[in-house]
Amino acid sequence: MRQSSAGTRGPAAAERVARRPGRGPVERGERTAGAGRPGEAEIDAVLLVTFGGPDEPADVLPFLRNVTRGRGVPEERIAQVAEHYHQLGGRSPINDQSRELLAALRDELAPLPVYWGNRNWRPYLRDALAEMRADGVRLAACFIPSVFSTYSGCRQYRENLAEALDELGAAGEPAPAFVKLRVFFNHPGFLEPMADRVQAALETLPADRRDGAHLVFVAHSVPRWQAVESGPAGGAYERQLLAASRTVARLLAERRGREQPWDVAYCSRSGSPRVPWLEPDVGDCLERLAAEGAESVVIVPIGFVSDHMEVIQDLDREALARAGKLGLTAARAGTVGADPRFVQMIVELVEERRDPSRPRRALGELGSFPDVCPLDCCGSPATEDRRPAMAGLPEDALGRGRYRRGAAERGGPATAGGPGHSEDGRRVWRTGILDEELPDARPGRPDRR
Ligand SMILES: CC1=C(CCC(=O)O)c2cc3nc(cc4[nH]c(cc5[nH]c(cc1n2)c(C)c5CCC(=O)O)c(CCC(=O)O)c4C)C(CCC(=O)O)=C3C
Ligand SMILES: [Fe+2]
Repeated sequence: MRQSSAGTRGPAAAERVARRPGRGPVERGERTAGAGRPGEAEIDAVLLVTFGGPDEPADVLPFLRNVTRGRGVPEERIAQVAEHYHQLGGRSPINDQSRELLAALRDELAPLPVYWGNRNWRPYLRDALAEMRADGVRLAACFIPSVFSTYSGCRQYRENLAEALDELGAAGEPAPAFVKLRVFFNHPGFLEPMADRVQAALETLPADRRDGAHLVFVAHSVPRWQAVESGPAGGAYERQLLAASRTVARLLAERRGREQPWDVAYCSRSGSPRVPWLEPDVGDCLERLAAEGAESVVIVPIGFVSDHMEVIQDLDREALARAGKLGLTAARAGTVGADPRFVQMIVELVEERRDPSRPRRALGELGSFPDVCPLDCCGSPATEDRRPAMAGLPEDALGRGRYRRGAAERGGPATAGGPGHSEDGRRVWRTGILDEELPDARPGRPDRR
């Protein structure tokens, strides 16, 4: 079944765009190759770029082949993950969740058309691009719902866009240009709804288990090299995760009038066991907390925006079960999904690109992320040669040159990261590139301070 990704029904997108004030009609074929790139004020479409998932049992294996092609994921892991999808009836919830976000975005952004394409399943990015080209889109703003900067969450999607354009074939047709909206890990439109969800999860715990409950912020694990190379200067993945977690903990403390102790952990490790990935795994983190005397935890999937398969499998099925076995009272906080504040955030990210005088909201210490990824941003040390990537600098689209790999050189010892203690006894998060102080507040447990 062909799934249409065009905007609201009725007049063609080009006509709708033409009705907007200050814009001339956009006609198919108007722009020839090499014509001037439109400025960001002329963004005339939004493209929602998502991961994708199987819709029915027959999709599961071909989908997994798409995801893992060239990525060195062992066959046993693929079989195991296939089983996870089959336990959900062979259908991932992710496409429906993307459709819900898409519908909300179309409501808010109209008359700007919103298209949708997946990296790994139908509707594919190339289908969306074909439609955009037919509609005469000139400059699309891409929203990628990955919370943090890293190869898997940023450059890989940008490479997929380049591949999709390539598959379409130039054939003399003008193709749209792309910009990527900035990462939103510290935007209030993401963090405020997250804080609400943590509070709601906390309130499901028995009253006497709330004040001491430990928050465990969870993001997708990635190979250590990805974390080292992430962002413009390296180390962005963990730095952003820590900053976002700290801000949610602070927002929650403002609401409740007291601080919760918190930690960060990772889920969904795959790949060869010989390759170091970010640690600790959420299960190991729960074990440590139980051993340290914690009684209750709230698991916060801060690295995900919807309750998709990995959240259900790794957090609801595995982590909550592990917590139960360890005698911990546990709840899992929800994801932002299509929360109106999150949808409004996306609208705001589009507006700030069309009008640079608009405020760029961000909470916490890191500030708003640059609009355009520098050449070595979220590099892929799996290959030293740059692959073509769209929605970045024009040089990136050419795919020429090699990564500097500067961050890898600064990477320090190849330890897996994790909480530890500095020489003066502070609790710190160590990864070889980060040495961040962690909060040690354990309300009601002065013995542990
Ligand atoms: C950072 C990150 C995000 C968050 C950012 C973002 O959202 O983009 C994310 C999201 C997701 N990952 C997903 C699914 C999978 N990820 C896999 C494999 C991998 N993910 C990785 C990283 C990430 N993944 C990595 C480093 C691998 C190893 C292979 C490789 O280097 O590429 C595999 C293969 C089997 C396995 O290895 O587990 C599957 C099936 C789904 C869809 C869930 C559904 O269907 O509901 C979603 C949203
Ligand atoms: Fe993944």
